[in-house]
Amino acid sequence: VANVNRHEARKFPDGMLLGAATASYQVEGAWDEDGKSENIWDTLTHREPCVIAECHNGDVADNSYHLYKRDVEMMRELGLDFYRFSLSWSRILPTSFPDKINEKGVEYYNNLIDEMLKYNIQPMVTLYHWDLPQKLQDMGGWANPHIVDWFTDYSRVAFELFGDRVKYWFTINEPREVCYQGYGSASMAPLFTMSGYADYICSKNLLVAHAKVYHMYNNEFRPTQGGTIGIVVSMKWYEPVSEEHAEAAEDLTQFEWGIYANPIFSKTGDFPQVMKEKVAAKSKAQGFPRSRLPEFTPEEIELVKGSSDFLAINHYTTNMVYRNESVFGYHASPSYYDDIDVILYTDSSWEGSASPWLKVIPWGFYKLLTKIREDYDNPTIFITENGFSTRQVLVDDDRVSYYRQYLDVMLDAIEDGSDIRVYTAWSLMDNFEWLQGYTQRFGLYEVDYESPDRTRTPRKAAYVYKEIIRSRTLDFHYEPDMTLPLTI
Ligand SMILES: O=S(=O)(O)CCCN1CCN(CCO[C@@H]2O[C@H](CO)[C@@H](O)[C@H](O)[C@H]2O)CC1
Repeated sequence: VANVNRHEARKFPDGMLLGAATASYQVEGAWDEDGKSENIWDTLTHREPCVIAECHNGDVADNSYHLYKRDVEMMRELGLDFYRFSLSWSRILPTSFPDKINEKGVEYYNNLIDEMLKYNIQPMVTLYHWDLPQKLQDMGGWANPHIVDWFTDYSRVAFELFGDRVKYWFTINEPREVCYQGYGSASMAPLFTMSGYADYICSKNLLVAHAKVYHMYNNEFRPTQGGTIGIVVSMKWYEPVSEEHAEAAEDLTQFEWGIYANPIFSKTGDFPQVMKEKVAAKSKAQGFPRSRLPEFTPEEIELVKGSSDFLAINHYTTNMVYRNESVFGYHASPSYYDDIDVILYTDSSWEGSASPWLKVIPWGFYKLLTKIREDYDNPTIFITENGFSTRQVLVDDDRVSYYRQYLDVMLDAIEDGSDIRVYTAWSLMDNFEWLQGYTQRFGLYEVDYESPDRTRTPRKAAYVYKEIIRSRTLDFHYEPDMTLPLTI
């Protein structure tokens, strides 16, 4: 496990790709320029501006729509192998449907991709990173089964437009955040509180939509474009407070990310058995005529099973867990957490960050990677997000320490046999951190939101990550000279 006083430097495996990530609504700005139509974050931040910290919004954000050349210059300063970014559905398809393609919006992504390829930086593209066209949400969004066709039609346009140059595709970023936080716990747009049914309906529709796109790519585009495609699942590690609560931790794990990993990566497919049993039992006891968790048809189970070339994981942190059946009413009923009968928390002694949910627990990352290797027969893994939040600061020793500790245990897992091919730092630069606005900074580069130029300035972590990429070595004692500019 991470040894912050480690003396010898550690080598990364040959061929491992090291990069950084952002997402469209969080960095692009130009929310209504050149024909882009509204998405659910435009709507939320304009209708309820101060539901976001300090009433921030993504109208301008990092202005990457206009500053993409500076963004690519930063990728070159870091020496990135790749850059992971997402497409704005409503920028490319202003009606939400492929009847009208917005050429100016397409031009932005072509310019970004071409500028990256000029310097041999691989584009890794997420089709959906939470910015659903508002019109589709008005028709029910991810709770409407027609989303399967809507997402498939949009994805086909993206493959046609960019698939000649983009060889790494992610269908959907973090199904849990889309479904549970968006439709259940009101902590993401569209901010619904229908936990225990809308989040479950969203989960089923999202998995079928993802699988349809996977098979479309596999059948219609991979033969000529030769790329790879998969899903991005956010995964925390859940540590039982004691051995007697191990089952509680396993239940929570299955509800939190087994719900998405099991249908795709397990031999049986389908939702995890424990989820099906617990939700059905609770639904019956509550007087529902059928389980609140929708069922896959046998055909859907087969469609979703195996529908990913790799398992892309976003990991940040760990929670402690214990069983709580005794505490009646702790959770609203019916609800997702009431279905699981657990309580989770973070230990107050744990080192924190600028985000209340993000504690520094590298051993949790190691345990997660080990469980994935054992439970899913050692799948190919891409780490598509890992990072740390601070306030506005340039000498970010805590972020440097986080990265070194998490990379250290990732190398331990690789030495134990995990097949991890890609590592991605979240984020290239500070950006719109959803309901927290710009108050929580995840960037290797700081962004100055007071400046109309949205000046980007490298933090200490940028210097350290650059050296890791240059040397392909993890050296806990490297100290950069920040008086020197970070040059290409
Ligand atoms: O404290 S609370 O629990 O009341 C609010 C929780 C807010 N969640 C925490 C988990 N995060 C998952 C990772 O979310 C990912 O990581 C990044 C950092 O969050 C985001 O910027 C990326 O867009 C997202 O892919 C999404 C936001």
